[in-house]
Amino acid sequence: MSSAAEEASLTMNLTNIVQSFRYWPRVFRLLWQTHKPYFLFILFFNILRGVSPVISLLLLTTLIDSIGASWDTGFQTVLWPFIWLFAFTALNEALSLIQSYVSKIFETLLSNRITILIVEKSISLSLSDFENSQVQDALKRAQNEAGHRPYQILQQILSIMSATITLFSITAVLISWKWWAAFLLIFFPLTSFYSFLRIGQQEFMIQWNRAPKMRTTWYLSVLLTRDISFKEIKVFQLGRYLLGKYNELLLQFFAEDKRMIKKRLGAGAIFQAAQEGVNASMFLMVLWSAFKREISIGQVVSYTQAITLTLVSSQNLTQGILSLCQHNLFLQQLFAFLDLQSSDPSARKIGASEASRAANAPVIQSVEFRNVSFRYPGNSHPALRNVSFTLQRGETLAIVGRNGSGKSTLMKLLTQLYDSFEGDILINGVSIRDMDCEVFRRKVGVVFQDFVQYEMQVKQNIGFGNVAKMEEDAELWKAADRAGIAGLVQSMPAGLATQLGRLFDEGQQLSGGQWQRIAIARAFMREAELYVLDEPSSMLDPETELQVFQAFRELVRDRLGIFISHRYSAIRYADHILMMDQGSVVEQGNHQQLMQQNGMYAELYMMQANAYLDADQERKARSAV
Ligand SMILES: Nc1ncnc2c1ncn2[C@@H]1O[C@H](COP(=O)(O)OP(=O)(O)OP(=O)(O)O)[C@@H](O)[C@H]1O
Repeated sequence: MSSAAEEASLTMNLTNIVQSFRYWPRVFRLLWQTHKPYFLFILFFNILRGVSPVISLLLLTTLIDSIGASWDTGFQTVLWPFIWLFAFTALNEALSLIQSYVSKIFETLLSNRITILIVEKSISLSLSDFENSQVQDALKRAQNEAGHRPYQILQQILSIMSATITLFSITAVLISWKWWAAFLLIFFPLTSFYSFLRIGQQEFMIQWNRAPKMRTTWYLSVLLTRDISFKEIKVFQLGRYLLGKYNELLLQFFAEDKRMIKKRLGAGAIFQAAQEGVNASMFLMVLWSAFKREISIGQVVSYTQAITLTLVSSQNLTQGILSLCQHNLFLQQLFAFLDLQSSDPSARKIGASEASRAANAPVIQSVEFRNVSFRYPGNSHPALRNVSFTLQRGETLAIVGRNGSGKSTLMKLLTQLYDSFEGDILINGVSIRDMDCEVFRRKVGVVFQDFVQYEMQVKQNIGFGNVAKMEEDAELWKAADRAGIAGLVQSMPAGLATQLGRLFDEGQQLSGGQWQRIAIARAFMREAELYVLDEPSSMLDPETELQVFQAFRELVRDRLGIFISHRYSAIRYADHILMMDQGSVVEQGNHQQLMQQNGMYAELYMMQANAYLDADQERKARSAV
């Protein structure tokens, strides 16, 4: 939807108000599914709460009128109405205590349920959805506001329900006195409807437009409070600058909120004053009727309370309907996010059961890229152009090229993080688009360039490569050994149970290279058929790098291995090398073939080799002096 069309759909005009009620069946399903007994309980007590004011009023009138009668019949005439009135009040109090307990619990359950729905939706999205700032705004809106709205809708409906019951029952008392007074008191608060509708609309639009800025404040606060950015912020002395930006946004939000609070208060004061005027005039009329002996003292109490109750209930009703309209708009944000169509290929499942899907998947024998081109959403230039190559089982492929030449993109397409490429990727000759994505992914072990440092135990950091075997220590040690970190883990205070990172208690912080080896162990934990490693040795010392590549070669002996690297010392041993430049494969072959071609590969290889040779000659010259 375009942003103008989206904004038009968010205006609180009559059509949109009516349309916004289309979500109600879903809201009620959500409430019902959260906890059926609590939901029914809350409904029942709100009906009771609606009729309780009129019962109290009737009991009070009986009590007051019984005072006169008691002068002839004795004090017991007053006693029973008195007992009934206070027993009913006590019952009411007790029920409202129970109700507030049930409501709180129900609200927590509902909020948990909505949070889980939002997170479930988030993990079902594709990477390109996730990288879309509009999707991120929609997520922020859903998280920010919409989470608690369904409960507020319930509250609002219940208070409308009880206000309506009160209004109708109390109006019956007033109609017996003056019907037109009842009519005036019911409809007077409605005069404020339009002004408050506009204010509600403005408040909503402020919140709606705020989502991108809210994400900026969230990001700034992460930068200012997390250890990943702390060192740079300290040394570049960025704290004040970032805090200033953060504060600027908070002040903007504050100014907007303050303006709206003032507006609401101003409109409220005008209508309140007018309402007090109506209230006072009605009171005066009741007193006048009493003065002319048209009504009893009990009726004076009854009518004056009925006037106040009618006005308050009618006002609650008006405000309740207004709030509902506003909640509906926010609710639209929740369902808009939950209804997002995910373009994630993992939704593509072939076969009936999980087991049959896995069993029917053949072992990966070959990977072929056939004229693959790809452009990131929103980018004008393609990241890959007509890439073609084939890799057979038992072979390793190294991808090399300058920064931004498309190496990581190629990996992301192979692991099905993006689906919208041209050409085809074939696994055993079958298009990847026709394959069961989840089953395929289970056959792949991967290390991303920006791998995750899980602030969890070593066991989880490695075991996430194969969750099914996370409890099998022997498997974890095997993976750690392959990645050359078994010795390091053994030396840790709690071995595999050692907490990593600094975020939680007793966390053990690792060096960049050690974290990278943990990520490699995670990939090696999986008995994959295809290993894909993106710059797995960028932070490793030469000795460890050699060890890791030896383990890698050993591991992929009868599987397929693809790795990206800028280290030509590692690349030269690959069976097949792709040289990439500006999204295209400009050279391919093995090391000898590419050196013979004397093209870009040979140039970059020699550049790196010469740097070492120069350093070596310098060292020799120095030692000769
Ligand atoms: N998520 C993304 N969204 C949009 N454009 C992207 C994204 N990731 C990469 N690009 C663009 O795609 C091109 C190729 O990037 P890619 O990460 O594949 O390069 P690379 O060869 O792996 O680089 P490096 O050696 O620096 O890791 C670059 O121009 C980059 O700006």
